[in-house]
Amino acid sequence: MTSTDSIVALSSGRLPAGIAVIRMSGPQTRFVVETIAGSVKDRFTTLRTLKAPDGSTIDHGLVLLFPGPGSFTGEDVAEFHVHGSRAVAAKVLETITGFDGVRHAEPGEFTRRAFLNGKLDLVETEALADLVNAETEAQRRFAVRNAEGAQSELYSSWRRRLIHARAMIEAEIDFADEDDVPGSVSDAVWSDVVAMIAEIERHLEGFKAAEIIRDGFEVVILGAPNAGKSSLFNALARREAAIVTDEPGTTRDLLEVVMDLDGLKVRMTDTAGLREAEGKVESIGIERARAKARAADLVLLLEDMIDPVPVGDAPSAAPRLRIGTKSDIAGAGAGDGYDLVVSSKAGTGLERLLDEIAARAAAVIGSGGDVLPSRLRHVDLLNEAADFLRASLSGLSQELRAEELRLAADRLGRIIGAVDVEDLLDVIFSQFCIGK
Ligand SMILES: Nc1nc2c(ncn2[C@@H]2O[C@H](COP(=O)(O)OP(=O)(O)OP(=O)(O)O)[C@@H](O)[C@H]2O)c(=O)[nH]1
Ligand SMILES: [K+]
Ligand SMILES: [Mg+2]
Repeated sequence: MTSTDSIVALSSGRLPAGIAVIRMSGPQTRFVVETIAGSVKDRFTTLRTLKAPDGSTIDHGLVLLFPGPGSFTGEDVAEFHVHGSRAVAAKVLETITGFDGVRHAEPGEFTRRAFLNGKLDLVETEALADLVNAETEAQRRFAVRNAEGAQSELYSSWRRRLIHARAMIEAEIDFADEDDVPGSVSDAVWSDVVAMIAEIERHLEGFKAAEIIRDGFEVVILGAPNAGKSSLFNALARREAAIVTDEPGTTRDLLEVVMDLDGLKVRMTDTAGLREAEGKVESIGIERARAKARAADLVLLLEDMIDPVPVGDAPSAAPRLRIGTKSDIAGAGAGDGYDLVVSSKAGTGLERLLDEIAARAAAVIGSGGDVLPSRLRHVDLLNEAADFLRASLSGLSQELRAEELRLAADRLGRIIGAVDVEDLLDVIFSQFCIGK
């Protein structure tokens, strides 16, 4: 695909900054570079005076020209590294868009051109969006592997196996009358399909881990009124995020903080104390606490060791830690039967608790060595592929069974964008900011 128009955008972050990077792609790129910066050696950094077409100086900066197809988009690409003020960036953009056939880029348009020119497949494109948006070390590690193609390679290899399998079955159909095609060929094909179904099922189990890496490990603090939930929440968040008073029923609504624990995103929620509430507001708050706990990855069940109040049936099947609170005023021996004891007031036990949360989150996401499905889109298509594979095992004729293999391979192709995905592109590229 060759575009007839060229695009330009500020590709670096918010201004003012030390340096602004303005990127351009498309057929007018070389002409624009030569007009405003003079000729430069391809792929080398050159310090130049940038001049507007009327001869006035815009700025001094570094200029880089990557001729297509060996560039990010596959087209001629240039970068201008200029002083990072709003005025300089605006003047460079205004000058470049002043050329015929050059316009501002849409969000994600550089990456979209890279995809359309075959520089990236769809899964790699999604991984690049994840990499650009990564906030934690675990998100970065996960995204960078997929951007390098680990996930794409898995789906491509399954697809290649299916294309091969189908070719074998079709050959058998064509030569069915001849004696020299051994029946064991199709036996081998069908046992490979059985193996592949198991591989896909195992891979699908990893989606939960991918979701936790992306959205965070959900920790919900539960307990009776005045158990010390908000005090612990504030101590762990290291700020006064929640109101603390000695009145039971102080917290009514859910309050969330997002933390980075050892490179993992963790969402911690403070909740209303569980009891038979009298007021309307409090009982809604308690219902929200129960609902939140049902979706938790870990529940911290708090109990005041001075005045333990059982909270009745646990509203969640999630793993839990029983935590005794107010250890600064509880007597010796009060901590028996708890997983951990803490004092939010004295700050004791907090480090151990954070370590325990981080260890549990790390255990759920695994070693990081596995390739995981990173989007619900992948999960849906993998489930469809697995369904076709299961159907292929019980098809009525070899022809119908081969057709199921074709449909399964098609679904894998849709994940990586190897077959018709026009309808998906707007969704996927809208995840990017302008300039990427
Ligand atoms: N001595 C001592 N007091 C504490 C500690 N943690 C909390 N408290 C006190 O216990 C009372 C209740 O604390 P909160 O943090 O509001 O308890 P809560 O569980 O959020 O209460 P509700 O939101 O009403 O359900 C307050 O008076 C706190 O100061 C602690 O570690 N040591
Ligand atoms: K309280
Ligand atoms: Mg509270």
